[in-house]
Formats: sequence, C-alpha cells, structure tokens
Amino acid sequence: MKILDVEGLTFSFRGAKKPILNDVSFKMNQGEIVGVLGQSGSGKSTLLRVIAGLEVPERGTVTVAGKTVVNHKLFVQPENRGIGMVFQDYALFPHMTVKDNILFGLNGMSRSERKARLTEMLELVQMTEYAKRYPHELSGGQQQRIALARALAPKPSLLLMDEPFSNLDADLKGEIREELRLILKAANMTCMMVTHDRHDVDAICDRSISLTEEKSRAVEKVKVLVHG
Ligand SMILES: Nc1ncnc2c1ncn2[C@@H]1O[C@H](COP(=O)(O)OP(=O)(O)OP(=O)(O)O)[C@@H](O)[C@H]1O
Repeated sequence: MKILDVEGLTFSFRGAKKPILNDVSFKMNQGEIVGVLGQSGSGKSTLLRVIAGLEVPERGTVTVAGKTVVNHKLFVQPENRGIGMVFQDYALFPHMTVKDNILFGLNGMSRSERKARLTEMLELVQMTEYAKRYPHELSGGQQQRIALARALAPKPSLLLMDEPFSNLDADLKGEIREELRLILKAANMTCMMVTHDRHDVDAICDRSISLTEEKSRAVEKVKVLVHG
C-alpha cells in the first residue's frame, strides 16, 4: 500500500529567484524507511516541512495514506495530516515528565486507551522505568527514544525525522541507529529521514532519495537510488 505520494512538488521562499524544490516526485510504501540525502541547503528540511504542512507549496500534490493533504485547491492543517515528526533537538517539553510528553497529543482517546498506548510506547522504546523522569534527567539517546515514542503514540501514518542523530556523539550513534531501525520495523512505520550522513542511510534505511543541485542552483528532480 502507498503511504506517501508526492507529485510535482514545487516550493520557493518568498522573494527567492528560483524554487528550492522544483517538480519533486516520489512515492513510499507502507513500512518503508527512506533517507533524504543532499548537500547543505539543498532543501531537505524544506521538503519535510512542506509534506508536514508547515509550509505551503507553489504547486504539486501530497497524498498521505490515500488522503490528499495538499493540492492547488486544498490545504489540510498539519495536525490533521496523520504525520508524526521528530526534530533535530527532539523538542521535548522540558517541564513535563516522560509520561506526560508521550501522553501529549492523545487527547482524542479515552483514559484507558491513553494509558494502554503509553505503556505500549514505553515498552517499544524500552523506557518503561523512566516514565517519571524529566527530559533533562535523560541522556541524548534516551531523549531521542522518548521523542520517537511521543511521535508514534498517536499512530501516525507517516513519520518524518529531521537529522535525528545530530545531537548524539559518535559512539552512541552506531548503537542508536540499529535500535531505531528495529523500533521502526517493529511498529511497521513508514519513515522519511533527513540526514547528511550516508552511513545513517546505509544502517537504517531501505533506500534513499537525493536532492541534487545544478550549477544554476535550481533543484533537480529527485533521483531515487535503490540500496541493496
Ligand atoms: N525561512 C526561510 N526563508 C528564506 N530562505 C530559507 C528559509 N529557510 C531556509 N531557507 C533557505 O532554503 C535553502 C534550503 O534550506 P533547508 O533547510 O531546506 O536545507 P537543508 O538541505 O535541510 O540544509 P541542511 O543540511 O544545512 O540542514 C537554504 O539555502 C536556506 O538558506
């Protein structure tokens, strides 16, 4: 089943001469983990932001789990797109415990459903005994796992991760990469991950797409590189 379908996506920042995303098209199947590679400034984060609904494209269509979320006449708000996001700095709420961070965003569920989902998420990321801690009492890798649990808790169709390893030291990175792949596969989550590090892609992703720039600085069509 197709979870993400991006067709002819074009986006320019206000006042810019050329689009930063120019006619970008690709698809993702259920459960696929896809890396987004490209040089600094090539538009990787912007692509994620447009898909998430944090930016409005000039042209193009984005369809998530069969539902069009943006086209020339439609714009679905970010919170209604069924998309989870994990940012570079994890963006955990510092004044909330691990438990409350994960429960945040589960408002539509009954009390017992929320409790069950919390338990399930803590088990998935193996952080059950940390439920009462605050973010500053956790290591970088543990904070990343909680950010992941919080993003997965509302059962999004698609997870977007922007440079999820940039805050981790090199030793931890290897361990966390393996762990992240296992968690995503266990949840059968479809995930798009921005990274500038090809090693991340090799260790975690099923394949990658690459944003390429011509000398004109116009972004070319996405090239799909299939790994393995
Ligand atoms: N709000 C903005 N207004 C104008 N230009 C912007 C804005 N945000 C980003 N840009 C520019 O758009 C381009 C793409 O930015 P983006 O953050 O998507 O790149 P990236 O590929 O994720 O880069 P990096 O790997 O360095 O994070 C950059 O040249 C950046 O300077």
